[in-house]
Amino acid sequence: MGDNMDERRQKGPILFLCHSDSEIVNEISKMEWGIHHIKYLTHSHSDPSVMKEVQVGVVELSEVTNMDMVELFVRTYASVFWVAIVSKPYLSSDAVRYLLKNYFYDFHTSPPDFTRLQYMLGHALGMAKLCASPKHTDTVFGINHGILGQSQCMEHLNQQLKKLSRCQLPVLITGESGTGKELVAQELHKGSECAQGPFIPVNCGALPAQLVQSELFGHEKGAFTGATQRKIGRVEAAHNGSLFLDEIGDLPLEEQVNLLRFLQEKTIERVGSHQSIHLNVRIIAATHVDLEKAVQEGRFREDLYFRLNVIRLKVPPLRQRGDDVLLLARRFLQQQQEGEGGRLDFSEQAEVAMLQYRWPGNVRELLNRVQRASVMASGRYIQPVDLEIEAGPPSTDGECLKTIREEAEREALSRALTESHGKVSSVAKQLNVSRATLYRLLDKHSLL
Ligand SMILES: Nc1ncnc2c1ncn2[C@@H]1O[C@H](COP(=O)(O)OP(=O)(O)OP(=O)(O)O)[C@@H](O)[C@H]1O
Repeated sequence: MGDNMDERRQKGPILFLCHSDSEIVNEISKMEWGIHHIKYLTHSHSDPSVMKEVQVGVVELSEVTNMDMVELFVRTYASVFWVAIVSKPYLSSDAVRYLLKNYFYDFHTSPPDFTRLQYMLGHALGMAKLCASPKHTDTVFGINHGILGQSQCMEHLNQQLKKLSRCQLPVLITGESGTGKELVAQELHKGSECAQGPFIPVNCGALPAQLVQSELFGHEKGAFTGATQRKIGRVEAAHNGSLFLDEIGDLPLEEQVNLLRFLQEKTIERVGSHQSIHLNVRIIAATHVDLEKAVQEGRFREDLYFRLNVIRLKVPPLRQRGDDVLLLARRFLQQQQEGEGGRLDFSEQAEVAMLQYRWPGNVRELLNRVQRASVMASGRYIQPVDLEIEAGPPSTDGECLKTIREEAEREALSRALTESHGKVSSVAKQLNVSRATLYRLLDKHSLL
C-alpha cells in the first residue's frame, strides 16, 4: 500500500479486521472513503483512541478466524457498524450465524463483488453518521438526559453527574429499589471517556451461585464439566467500557475477593487458565441495601467496600421529588401513547393522588401504574381508580414513626433551604443546629 494509504490510515471512519494484507484490503482502500485503520486479528484488543474515530468496521470471517476474539472486539465496540465478509461454507456455522445476527449491520459472502460491497459500506457509513450521538452540550436535566427530574434533589444529582463526567474512578450508587440507579449508571457511562465502549450490566443477585466466577471472569474450554466452549466473562466484555455491578451487596464473599483483586491489579484470569489478561474497565456498583451494615455483619468485605465507595451517588426516593412525579407520569403516558395521538390525560384527582402517594416501588412502580392505567381508563381522563391509588390525606398505613419523623425533618430542611436561598449558615441558625449537624442531615436527605 502506498503513501496515500498510510495517510488515510491515520484518521477516519473505516476499520478493517483481517488475517493479513489481502486483495480485499487493496480493493476497499481504492474506494471513495478508503480504509483508515487496519487491525490484524492476532491481537485481542485495539487502541481505544483509534477506535473512537471508527464508524464502520469490516471483518473477514473464515475458518482461520478466532471467533472469540472477533466477538470480544465487536462487543467492545458495539457502536461501530460492523460488516462481515464471510466465506460461504462458514455461513452454516452456528457461531458465525450468532455473531452476524447479534452484532453485524450486514454481511457479504466472499469472494466479494466489490461494487456491491461498496454500496453496502456506503449504506453502513450513512447509517453510522445518522445514528452518531449528538455532541455533548450543556444539558438541561430531563431533556438530553434519559433521567427526568427538576426537583432540588434531582438537580443536585445532575450537578454531581456533570462533575463526574470524564472521571474514571469507581462510583457506588445507592438508593431504594426502582429509583433509577441503573439509569444513573448509564448516564455516567455516556458522559465518560469510555462512552464509545460497552456498558455491561450484571445483576449480582441473579447470578447462579455455582457459576458466579465463570460468569464474571469467563472460562477456558474444558475448565469444568460442561465448559464445552471458551467463554468471555462480563468483566472482560466490559473492556474499554463500564461494568455495572447491580445489587453488589448480593455478591458471595468468595467472589468479593476476586473482584477486589481485579480492582487492585486490573487483571483477570479466566477459570481454567493462569494467563493474566490486563483490562481497562470502569466499575460502577449499585446497592439498595445498607453496605456499611453488611460490612459490620461480616457479609461484605470492608476492603472491597472502601475500593468501591470512592465516589458515592445517592438516588433519592420518588416521594422526595415533589412535582417530578407528575413530570415522570406525563412522560410515561406520552411514551405509552406514542403513535396513538395522545388521547389520554390525567384527571386533577389522579394528579393529587399521585402527589400524595408514597411510591414504595419508586419510579418503576409509577411506570407500571401509568402503563396499566392507560389500558384500563375508560374515558379521556385517567382517574385515581385506574392507577389503583386513592386520593385523600397522605397515607401513613404501615409507616413507622421513624419514617414519619424523617419526612418531617426533610421537609423542614427543604423549606429552610428555600427560604434562606441555600445559605447554610442561615439554615443552621434557623433550625438551631450546628453546621456539622446540618451538613450530615443534608447529606442524609440528598440535599447537599
Ligand atoms: N428519573 C427517571 N427518568 C426516567 N425514567 C426513569 C427515571 N428513574 C427511573 N426510571 C425508569 O424506572 C425504571 C426503574 O429504573 P432502574 O432499573 O434504573 O432502577 P434501579 O434503582 O436500578 O432498580 P433496582 O434497585 O430494582 O435495580 C426503569 O424503567 C427506568 O428507565
